[in-house]
Amino acid sequence: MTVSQDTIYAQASDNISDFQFDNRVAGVFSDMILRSVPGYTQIINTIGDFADRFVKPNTQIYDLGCSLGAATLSIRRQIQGRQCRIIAVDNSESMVARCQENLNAYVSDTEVDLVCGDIRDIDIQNASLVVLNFTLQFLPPEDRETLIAKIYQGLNPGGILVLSEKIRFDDASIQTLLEEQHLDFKRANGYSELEISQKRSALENVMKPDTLTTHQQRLTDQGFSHFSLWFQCFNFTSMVAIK
Ligand SMILES: Nc1ncnc2c1ncn2[C@@H]1O[C@H](C[S@+](CC[C@H]([NH3+])C(=O)[O-])CC(=O)[O-])[C@@H](O)[C@H]1O
Ligand SMILES: O=C(O)C(=O)Cc1ccccc1
Repeated sequence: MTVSQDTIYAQASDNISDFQFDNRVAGVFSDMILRSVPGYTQIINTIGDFADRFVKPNTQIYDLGCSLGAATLSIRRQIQGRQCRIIAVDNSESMVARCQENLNAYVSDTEVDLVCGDIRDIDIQNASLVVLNFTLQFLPPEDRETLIAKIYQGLNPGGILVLSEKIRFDDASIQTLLEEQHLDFKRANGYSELEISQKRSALENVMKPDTLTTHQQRLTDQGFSHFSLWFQCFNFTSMVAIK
C-alpha cells in the first residue's frame, strides 16, 4: 500500500466545511490516523490479540466503521481456521473501495463481508467480537445507546466489545492538559498550527467525545458484566466490555 501524506488542512481556507470521510480523506487516511491518534498501532495489534483470545469457531466478528480495514486485517491474521466470518462496515464509499483492495492483498481462509452502509442499519448476530475503533464518536450522541444495545443483544455470552474513543474530561484542568499533550503529539508528527486549528474546526460539529464515565455507564446500563479501560494515551482510549 502506498501511503500518501495528509496535507488536507495545510492551505489556509476562510470557509472550513464539516469533516467528511470523502475520497480525499480516504486517500491519506493511513498517514492521517497514524500522525493524529497516539497508540493507534498498538491498539490495532491488541485488537488482533483480543481476537485470538475471544473469537470462537463458527461465530461472527463485526468491525464497525472499518475505514481501510486495519482492525479487520489484524483480526483476520489471528483467527485462521476457525470458520468465522468478519462483517466489516463503513458508510464511506471511498473507504470501502480502498478497504477492498487492502483485503485483496492478503490471502486468508476467513470470509470477509465488506458492507458499504450505516452501522445503525446492520443486524448483529452470533458475535464473539465487535470492534468500534474510533467510530462511536462520529455517531450523533442520541444514537449511541441504541447501537450499544444492539451490539449487546448480538454478542454471545462471553463475547467482547472493543470500544476505542477520544474522550473528554469534566475536570477542566485535566481536559486542558491532555488536549494540549495531544496537540504536542500532532506537532511532533509534523502538523502545523494552521493544519491543527483548521482540522479542529472541521471536526467540531461532527465528532463529539463522551467522558469515560458516560461510556462505562452506557455499557453497564445495557447489561455488560465486565468493563475496563485497557489503553489510554492523553485523551485517546480503548475500552473492553464483556457480556
Ligand atoms: N454511521 C456510520 N456508519 C458506518 N460508518 C461510519 C458511520 N459514521 C462514521 N463511519 C465511518 O467510521 C470511520 C471512522 S475512523 C475509524 C478507524 C478504523 N476503525 C480503523 O481502525 O482504522 C476514525 C477516525 O477517523 O478517527 C470512518 O471511516 C467513517 O466513514
Ligand atoms: O486529528 C484529531 O484531532 C483527532 O481527533 C483524530 C482524528 C483522526 C482521523 C480523523 C478524524 C479525527
